[in-house]
Parts: sequence; structure tokens; C-alpha cells
Amino acid sequence: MTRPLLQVKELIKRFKEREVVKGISFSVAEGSCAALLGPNGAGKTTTISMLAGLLQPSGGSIELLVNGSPVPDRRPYIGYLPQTPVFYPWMTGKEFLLYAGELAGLKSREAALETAEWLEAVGLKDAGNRKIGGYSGGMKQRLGLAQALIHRPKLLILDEPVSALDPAGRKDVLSLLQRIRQETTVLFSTHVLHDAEEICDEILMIREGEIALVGSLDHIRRTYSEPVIRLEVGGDEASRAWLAAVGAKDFVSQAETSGGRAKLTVTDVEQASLALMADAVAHRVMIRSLEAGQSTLEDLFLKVVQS
Ligand SMILES: Nc1ncnc2c1ncn2[C@@H]1O[C@H](COP(=O)(O)OP(=O)(O)OP(=O)(O)O)[C@@H](O)[C@H]1O
Repeated sequence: MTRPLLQVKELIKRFKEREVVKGISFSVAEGSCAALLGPNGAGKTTTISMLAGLLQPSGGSIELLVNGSPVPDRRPYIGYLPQTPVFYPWMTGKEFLLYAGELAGLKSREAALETAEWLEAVGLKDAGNRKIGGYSGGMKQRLGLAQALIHRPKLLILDEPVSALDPAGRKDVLSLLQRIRQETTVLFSTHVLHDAEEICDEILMIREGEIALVGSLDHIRRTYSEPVIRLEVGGDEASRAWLAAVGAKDFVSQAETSGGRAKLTVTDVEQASLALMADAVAHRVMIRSLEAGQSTLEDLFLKVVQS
């Protein structure tokens, strides 16, 4: 049984009259990697800033448990990387980490040891003596990660750590996070489902300041996947008209049609496929493709976000 490391209860944030985080509760288990997933404006940064201790909540509680007991001040146990970290371009990577280590309360000797170790761990050993101003986006983000980890926190909190990176930088940072998560509990926000799927085991989906869905990726996949048929028909009028009406069939519970394509949620994929093909033949409809399967997490995410 994994025990909770972070416990959040009824967390609220109001900016003037406006409530942007509306009483959310969740916990993050020790050793897990959790993604706070939601569209732009959902309240991710606000939530993360409260967890990191940078923003005062308007209500609710945040507890960090070390060896099962809540600590009075969680900040020393947290490593945090903001959405847009600020670096001094004139400093070298090494100088920056030494500085960050001392700010985090390490003694100079400890800071020097950790700096050397983290420069190596994030793949910046050779670039350590170069000025940050000359680093790529991915290198800066890896340096940011090293800074967040320099005091060996229990929980690493990251706000959209890969959103601003190009594909190569994204891959670099995600694989680094993959390695880090073996030792450190990680919570990161993202609006990209794919990033969450790549490295996380827990998902907290938020929408308009409220939790829309929470659970392990496996559980969510199993619980919410539905039989789905994706269809594409020819561009002729008869085929398009048939497709537009296909949602009315009794075995189709939901239909999304756009252009010559449709995604149909059905009760039984095999029977529905056979029925659709027979009906298409009878109506001389040209079927370009018919793919039977299960709805994906992406389908669910879009549904949650759009509802
Ligand atoms: N300091 C502030 N004052 C007033 N409103 C704010 C403040 N900070 C955030 N908001 C509002 O709170 C809501 C949630 O913002 P937040 O930045 O937490 O969302 P987000 O999910 O992180 O979005 P994004 O992915 O775009 O960063 C938004 O409507 C935003 O305009």
C-alpha cells in the first residue's frame, strides 16, 4: 500500500470576487508521478503555486506528510520549477546551481557536491562552465530541473515543464523526468494529455477550477473506454447523406460527424460493424474505411474538457 505524501483538502483560491480554484481535494501517493491535466485557464498554475507555497490559499488545507506525519512547513521538502523560470544569462550553469543550493539552505561544500552531481544527472556536465545565455530551451529547462532537485526534495512540482520546448527538448526533459520519478514523487501540470500519458501513473483532470476526473491511468482507461467505430465514406452525396443519418441507428449511442468521417459510440462493436456494412451496401454507400476499437484517453479528455 502506498501512503500519501501530499494531501489537499477543499482548496480554494479567489482573486477578488472570482473563485478560480473551487474547493478541490486530492492526494498524491509517495513514489508516484501525477499529472495535473487541464485546458488553458483551468486553474493549474494557481493550484501549483499554492502547493509550492508561493500563493496563499483562500480556503482549504495542504499537507505534506513525511514518514506519515504532516510537517509544519512543507516548503523545504518541495522542489519547484515554475512555468517560466528566470535565469541570469551571465551566470554559468554551475554558478547558478551553487547559488540555488545555497538559497535552498545547503552548506557550500554540500552545494558544490550536489551541483556536480546534478550537472551530470541532467546531462549538462560539459556545459556547466558555459554561460546560461548560450543554452538552448531544453538545456535551460534541464538546468531548471537540477535547481529544483538540488536539495533532494520529497516532492518535485513542475508547472508545464515541456510546453515551451521544441520536440527534441521535450523528449529530453520527459526522459529525464522519467528517470527522476524512480526516486522522487513528481507532480506536474500540463495541458497535453500525451505528456501525461508518457510518464505518469496518476491523472488529476481539472476544468474551470474543479476536479473533473481523478485516478490512475490504468483505472481511467479501463473504466471509461467505450466501444467505438470510426468510419470514413466517399465524397458523393448519397454517402454523405447516409453518414449524416447514421447516428439515428438504435445501436449508436453517440455520433460525431465531420466531413466524410464519423466517430460512433456503439453498444457492441462487432454487431454494429456488421450492421453498418450491410446497411452501407444496401444504400450503395462507398465506405473508405471502418475501424472498430475502443475510445482512447484522448477522446475522454476532449469530452471532459468540452462538456
Ligand atoms: N493573479 C490573478 N488575478 C486574477 N485572476 C487570475 C490571476 N491568476 C490567474 N487568474 C485567473 O485564474 C484562472 C486560472 O488561471 P491559471 O493560470 O491557474 O490557469 P492554467 O490552468 O494554469 O492555465 P494555462 O494553461 O493557460 O497556464 C484564469 O481565468 C486566470 O485568468
